[in-house]
Amino acid sequence: MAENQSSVVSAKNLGLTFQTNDGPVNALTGVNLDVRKGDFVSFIGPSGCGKTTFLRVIADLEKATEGQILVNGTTPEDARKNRSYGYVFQAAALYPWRTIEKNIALPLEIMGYSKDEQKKRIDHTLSLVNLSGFGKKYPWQLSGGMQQRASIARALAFDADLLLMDEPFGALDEIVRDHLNQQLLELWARTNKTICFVTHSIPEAVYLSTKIVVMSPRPGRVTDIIESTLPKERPLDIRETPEFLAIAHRVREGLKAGHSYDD
Ligand SMILES: Nc1ncnc2c1ncn2[C@@H]1O[C@H](COP(=O)(O)OP(=O)(O)OP(=O)(O)O)[C@@H](O)[C@H]1O
Repeated sequence: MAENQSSVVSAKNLGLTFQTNDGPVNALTGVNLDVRKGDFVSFIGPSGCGKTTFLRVIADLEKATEGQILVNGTTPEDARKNRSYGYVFQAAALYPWRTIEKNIALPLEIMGYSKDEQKKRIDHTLSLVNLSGFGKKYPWQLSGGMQQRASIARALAFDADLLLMDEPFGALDEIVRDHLNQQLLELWARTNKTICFVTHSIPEAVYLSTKIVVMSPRPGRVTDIIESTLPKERPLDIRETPEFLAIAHRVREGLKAGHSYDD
């Protein structure tokens, strides 16, 4: 299908129901979404609306039970086997007994890259996340923000075009988060990656994204998809402009519409 060729992720009527001991849990239903090359897509919605589940379906860590999904025009399984994406988790998830460069090297070692190639990729990805010179440190010697940047470097080591990020900055204080948001935008602009990013924060979603996917729970579904009108170049004070506030308002309205206050 021509439509899917330029789509990095294409979901049609996607649903996922978990079978649990307490009965079926309908985590996602009727999700239709097209993520294009170079998009920065944020997924925002309350706890339990299926944001992580959707990312895990893209990554082939969960299987959809309804509908269709293509990643880089192939099944998620083939995309995973082709190393089509890097995945950044909520916590940095670095091995404490390995240095930063050894943490980045681990998946490259498993894949059989030569020592020279590993070093080249480690140096390159460390510089992309502004951590050059920190490769020999252990995770505990770095701040939380630096650890999260190291885990982004690890996800970039394969040079996959698609980066899946599950609330990577959720545990960091606001100033550090602002700084990392700026750095992530710079990295995205420089590398032309496609990014799918889960967040709970309206300002973060609006600041980062070209497209904002608003979700609601029970069962998780998409209630609004907002194409951002903000320019690609975004200084932090863009967050005070009327255009930014108007998008934030629309996200908030979408969240309110899908929210039940009885829970
Ligand atoms: N392996 C699983 N087995 C059963 N139910 C699951 C499983 N994984 C997720 N769920 C359920 O699916 C729903 C969606 O979960 P998911 O983690 O995707 O939500 P989320 O939007 O990412 O939430 P949060 O913002 O809290 O991370 C929840 O009701 C959750 O309890």
